[in-house]
Amino acid sequence: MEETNKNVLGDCFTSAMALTESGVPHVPTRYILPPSQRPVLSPSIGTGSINLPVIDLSFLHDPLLRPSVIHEIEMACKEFGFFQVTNHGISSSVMRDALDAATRFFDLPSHEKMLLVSDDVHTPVRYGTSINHATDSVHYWRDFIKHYSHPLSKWINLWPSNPPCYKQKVGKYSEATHVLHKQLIEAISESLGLEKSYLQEEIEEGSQVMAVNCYPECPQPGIALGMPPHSDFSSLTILLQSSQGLQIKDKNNNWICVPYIEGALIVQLGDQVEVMSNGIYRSVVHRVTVNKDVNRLSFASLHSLPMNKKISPAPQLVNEDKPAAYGDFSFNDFLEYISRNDLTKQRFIDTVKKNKF
Ligand SMILES: O=C(O)CCC(=O)C(=O)O
Ligand SMILES: [Fe+2]
Repeated sequence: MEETNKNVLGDCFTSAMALTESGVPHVPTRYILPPSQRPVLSPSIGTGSINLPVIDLSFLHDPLLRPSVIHEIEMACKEFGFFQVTNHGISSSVMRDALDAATRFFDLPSHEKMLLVSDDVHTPVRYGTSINHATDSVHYWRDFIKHYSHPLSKWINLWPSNPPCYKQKVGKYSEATHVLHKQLIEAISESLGLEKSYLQEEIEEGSQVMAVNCYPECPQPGIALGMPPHSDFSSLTILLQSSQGLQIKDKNNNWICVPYIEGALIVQLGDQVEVMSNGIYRSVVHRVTVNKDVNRLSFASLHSLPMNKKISPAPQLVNEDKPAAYGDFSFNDFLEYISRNDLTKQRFIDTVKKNKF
């Protein structure tokens, strides 16, 4: 065991899964967070008084009831930049199948997954961890596979061919989230007083990156995290989780645990919607805690405008009282930024605000 641990720990690429499998009793030093950044894991923290919004989307398709759903979405976006959705149109079997394919992928022997390893954020399919090897920053207890997912026919052949069901099962889920994203963006545009079709064309040609995350059991969950605080660069992120672990930051800077709701999906506002709304809505800062008992999986489907398309505040939301608060930036600008900087940035969007890109 000693020898195995040494090999795993000495490797320049650290897989959290390999560490868990090797049975390390303590997290290696580089995963230990400074005390001020450690999560409070007591189950009562953050779940007591705050009810996070859960929105039933079935009424979105009823012209009489749609306005009340749009209103719920507006309230949730203003208060949290976050909500969960039920009756979203993606069947539980499609979600279960995607999670099953991901489980099988992460269960593959390390050497097989390593064939897909890359630190280059431009690589269309890559396996890795959330660390930046170029810096001394803290490491996070997560392995992931990330791939471009839209248009599916362009990318699917590059996806993992093991397990053999991966392409079909994850492909189905990806397509379903693409459809759901379109409906959500329409509703969000409407909630801002914009045309339902605002950005629709760009979204149709936009990119979708699927981050499939695996947070293995961690021997010391109180001193490590699965992902550091950050907001997503996307327009929206649609998140499927296998169990609880996500926390979001509220307006008072408190961390709130997101409850696991069977069959529900999580919707998070990303930086692009913050820019488009000229700051009326804010992207949500979130992080991931780990635990001792279960291996947690999540699918974060990050939907964005086309790589080179600059996003800017909607002209209808800019006026003398509320001048444009952001410069224009594209997905490519974001990739450029994160390849040069530590990935533990909290909010890339603050850079866009300050530098106006
Ligand atoms: O695993 C989660 O719940 C969140 C993942 C996430 O934030 C991301 O992939 O950007
Ligand atoms: Fe995220």
